[in-house]
Amino acid sequence: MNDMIQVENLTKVYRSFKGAKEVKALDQISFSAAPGEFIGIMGPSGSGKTTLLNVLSGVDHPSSGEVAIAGHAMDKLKRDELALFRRRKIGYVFQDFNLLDSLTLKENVALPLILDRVAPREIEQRVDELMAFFGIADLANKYPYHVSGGQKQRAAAARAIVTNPAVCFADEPTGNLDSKSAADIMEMLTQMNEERASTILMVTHDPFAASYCKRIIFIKDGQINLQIQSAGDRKAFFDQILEILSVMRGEA
Ligand SMILES: Nc1ncnc2c1ncn2[C@@H]1O[C@H](COP(=O)(O)OP(=O)(O)OP(=O)(O)O)[C@@H](O)[C@H]1O
Repeated sequence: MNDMIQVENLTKVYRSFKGAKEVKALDQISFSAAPGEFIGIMGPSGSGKTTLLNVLSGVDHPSSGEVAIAGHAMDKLKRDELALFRRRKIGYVFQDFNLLDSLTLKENVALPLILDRVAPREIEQRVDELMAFFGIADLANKYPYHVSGGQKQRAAAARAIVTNPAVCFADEPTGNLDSKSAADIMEMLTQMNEERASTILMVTHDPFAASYCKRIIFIKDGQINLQIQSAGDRKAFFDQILEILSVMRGEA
């Protein structure tokens, strides 16, 4: 099968007002991801990770270069098509969960399907199945402020994949969690990747979270600095990530 994510010579320049200096946040980035990959994006603060995620998910436009998700060139989509594409083909897990407080966990998970006018019976079936998969079936009728951060993130992950998206982007998904909940959600993302063949691209500062990925792309100054692949031993991968981060910090 073709690549799920294809990125070619991606460049993003932020131009500030009134002639202030421009910032090249992404500088000729190229890489691809096969279906079912679990990729981590790491790099120092300001290296362009969030910009990359925003451009890949269609939140922002590149200055030049191309992005294709599931074979669809993002810059060829009209505004309405892009909105629909993002709703159906892209899932997003945020650091701060982004659940609606006025809706129950079940309603939050169902929301993308309700917006897409999917038949109620199908919504019920898909949401129940995913809530069971993420171990939050018994919290279906609770509101976000009544559950823990880890449980909120499970609901957010369920919502991200309820439309069966081509790619799930995660932006620091463990950033607001204690270490036990962080491990928990990384186990869930791994299960999502392995059992449901979800393609995941996750930005993280956290070497522990990153150690669950199968490949890590390190970015520095808007460019790909290095890529490493896990050999399957998470502890060994964690040590390798720590070593690279310490070398990168030394070079900075
Ligand atoms: N809207 C913007 N306008 C101007 N410059 C921006 C804008 N957004 C980001 N930048 C700049 O682009 C560069 C990359 O920023 P980005 O937020 O992508 O980095 P990051 O790796 O995600 O950082 P962090 O780890 O701190 O979140 C930085 O120099 C940043 O100051």
